[in-house]
Amino acid sequence: MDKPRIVGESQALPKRGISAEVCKRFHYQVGTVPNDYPCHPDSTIAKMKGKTVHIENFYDGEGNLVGQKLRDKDKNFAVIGDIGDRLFGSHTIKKGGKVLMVTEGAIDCMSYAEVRKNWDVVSIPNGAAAAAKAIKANVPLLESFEKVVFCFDNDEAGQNALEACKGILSPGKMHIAALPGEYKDLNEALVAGDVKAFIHAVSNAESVRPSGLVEVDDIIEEAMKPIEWGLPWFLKTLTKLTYGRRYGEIYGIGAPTGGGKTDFLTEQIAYDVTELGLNVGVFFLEQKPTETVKRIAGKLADRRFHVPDDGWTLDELREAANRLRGKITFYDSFGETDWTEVKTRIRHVHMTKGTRIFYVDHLTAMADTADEKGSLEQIMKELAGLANELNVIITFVSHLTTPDGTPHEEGGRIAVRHFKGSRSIGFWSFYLFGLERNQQAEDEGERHTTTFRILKDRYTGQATGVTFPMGYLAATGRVIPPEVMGFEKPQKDEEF
Ligand SMILES: Nc1ncnc2c1ncn2[C@@H]1O[C@H](COP(=O)(O)OP(=O)(O)OP(=O)(O)O)[C@@H](O)[C@H]1O
Repeated sequence: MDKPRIVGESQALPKRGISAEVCKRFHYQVGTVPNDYPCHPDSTIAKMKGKTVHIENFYDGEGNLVGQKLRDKDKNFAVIGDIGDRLFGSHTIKKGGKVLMVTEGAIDCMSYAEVRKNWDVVSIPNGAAAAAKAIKANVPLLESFEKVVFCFDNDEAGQNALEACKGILSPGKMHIAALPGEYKDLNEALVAGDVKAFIHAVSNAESVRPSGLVEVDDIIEEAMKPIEWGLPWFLKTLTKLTYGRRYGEIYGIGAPTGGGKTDFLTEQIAYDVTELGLNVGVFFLEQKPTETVKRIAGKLADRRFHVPDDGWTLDELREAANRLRGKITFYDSFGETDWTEVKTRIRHVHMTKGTRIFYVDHLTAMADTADEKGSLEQIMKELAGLANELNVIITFVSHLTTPDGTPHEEGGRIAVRHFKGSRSIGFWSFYLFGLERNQQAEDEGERHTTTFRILKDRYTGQATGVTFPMGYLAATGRVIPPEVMGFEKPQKDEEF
């Protein structure tokens, strides 16, 4: 210590219920700061001159006094020498013991020692806010004990400090002793004479497990609840196969150009808004909102409002579009295809309108052409993270790479590996669907019939590989669902 130490004496602290014997063991003293103590006139210690102070003494590994912490009755604190992250009471313990108790302050530390005379106990030196720092600085000492029991204050600061200390010591080492709610700290329990509560808390201290781990006990009641079906798709067959759509998940659809991806989303949007009454966010990066709203309205009226001379009237369009009011938020991207911009807006629409269903068409447009694979990996990771964080459903469209063999535009079979950025799309998506159709077929029926292929089913796995037909009525621009086409049982293609 470069400054002269304050000389004090260990004496009983009757109001705190702590004996002179314990104070002596911990070198906790009461003394007076001399009037001629050399210090800066503005320092806290200068204000303590001539006053009685409580003194906590801190020692190095060799037992040399290296610092003192002073406290006056107005709760002013001053430090002499170097306390650093040394633990109060460390001179009373030896490495390698069985159980070490760690408290938030010197008084609680001595309160514990008062009840458990010869047990090992120390206190962090600088209060709750600096708890984790002190624990980190003393890892070798703490790790040498079989078990380290933390008993911090029953208040927000104490509980936050415990959280901050989790994960510093090796798994299973840290235990937390919880005092009954009526006591703020160990000393209150001691003063109340509640030794039972005290001992109970310490002997029932629970081992801390890293966050994210759960036991069957924690989840058994939740697991007993009946499984809820997710939100339906507009196709009953697809709902049956997938058990619906669940919040927090992302779904991908791949098809060649002109393959009907946008049309599929449009059918689903119309269904979400009118049948389910949900708000949706529509992020079509290559279609103007005025065009998209006409197409969605068309699904409500069985009209192709986007085709100029198709026999529809303005009143029909207005009537259908009116049904969409207040329910859809479009992103008019003006050619902007930056994922960060899209992400910010999805978050905004969710926060401001409570929207939980989003459609993004298409993912590939947001990829960086200089590093398509790398940027798609990042986008997919963030897309899945966003859906999980906001607990929303995001359905996106992806373009495909050119396959070997039959082109996709001519009905070539789609595989997960054909998705641009397939590795990350396959990894993060809960469902992946492929729309296969021979757009060049001579027969109109064939030209309009899509094979809907479930490429990935993460929920049960049982729908992976299932296909069903999906028709299209050119006169109305509407999808003909498989069940309407007389299709009953989904087929599983075993050959692929
Ligand atoms: N099964 C079908 N048969 C015939 N035409 C269809 C079928 N499905 C959609 N269409 C029509 O084909 C056109 C292209 O469809 P859509 O825009 O949905 O394709 P896409 O896969 O999104 O294409 P792109 O990748 O070029 O955006 C639309 O006018 C749509 O109405």
